[in-house]
Amino acid sequence: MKPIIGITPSMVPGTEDRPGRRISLAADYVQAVAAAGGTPIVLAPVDGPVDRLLDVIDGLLLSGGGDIRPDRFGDRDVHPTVDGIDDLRDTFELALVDGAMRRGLPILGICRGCQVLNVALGGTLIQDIPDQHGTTIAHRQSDQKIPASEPSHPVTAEPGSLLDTVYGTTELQVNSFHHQSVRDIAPRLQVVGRAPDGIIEAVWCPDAAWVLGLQWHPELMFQAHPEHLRPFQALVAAASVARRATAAAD
Ligand SMILES: N[C@@H](CCC(=O)NCCCC(=O)O)C(=O)O
Repeated sequence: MKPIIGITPSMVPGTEDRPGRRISLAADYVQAVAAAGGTPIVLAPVDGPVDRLLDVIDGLLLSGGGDIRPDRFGDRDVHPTVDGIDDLRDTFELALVDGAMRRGLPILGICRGCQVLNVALGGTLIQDIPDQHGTTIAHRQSDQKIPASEPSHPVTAEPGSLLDTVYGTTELQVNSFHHQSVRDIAPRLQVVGRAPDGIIEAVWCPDAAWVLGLQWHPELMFQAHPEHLRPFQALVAAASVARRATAAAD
């Protein structure tokens, strides 16, 4: 039976004629999970307990999107470039990570999702890379009109790390659509990938079953560069183990 992978969507503002916020999720995430052998479902953000959602999934995929409210990671000041904050999504995803970690569910965090993972476990973020870190790397490749399926910079993986194991190499080429990144790594996480400018591009949790955060978007690359399906295949494989363990315990 294909493991069920819960995917968190974005919340986007309504329009003048339809003012209510909308749930939004790029189909690329769904296609990547399905291509990897999983059953994708979208987890509608709710302001309340997430236990019933965690009961029905075998793995969690935290998707990309807007910035996390800085006071979630202890920053009183909000950088002027911070954008796309949605308090419901922040609360929802932080609760999902807490519950999934308690249950030992596999987690893959992509871009914002990598940052949510770090904040949920007690880490902090660089609120604006160009202003607070400084770099010659285009971490927002859309500014350079580079197609989303194509890489814009390299990432070096820690040899022997989960990232190295997943991709089968320590030298990756990735795309990039972010202006924030992990600043102080959470106590339970370790850095397993960096860009040439030192920006943290991948994290993992060594004391969890399978938890990986990636700052790039493999769901946008795997059709053109098949190696980028591997994170989803590894998530689905880990979720299959989680499902069998749950079935055995029932
Ligand atoms: N807001 C954060 C994370 C950026 C991010 O997730 N980008 C993906 C945008 C496309 C999408 O909505 O999936 C940052 O800017 O660092």
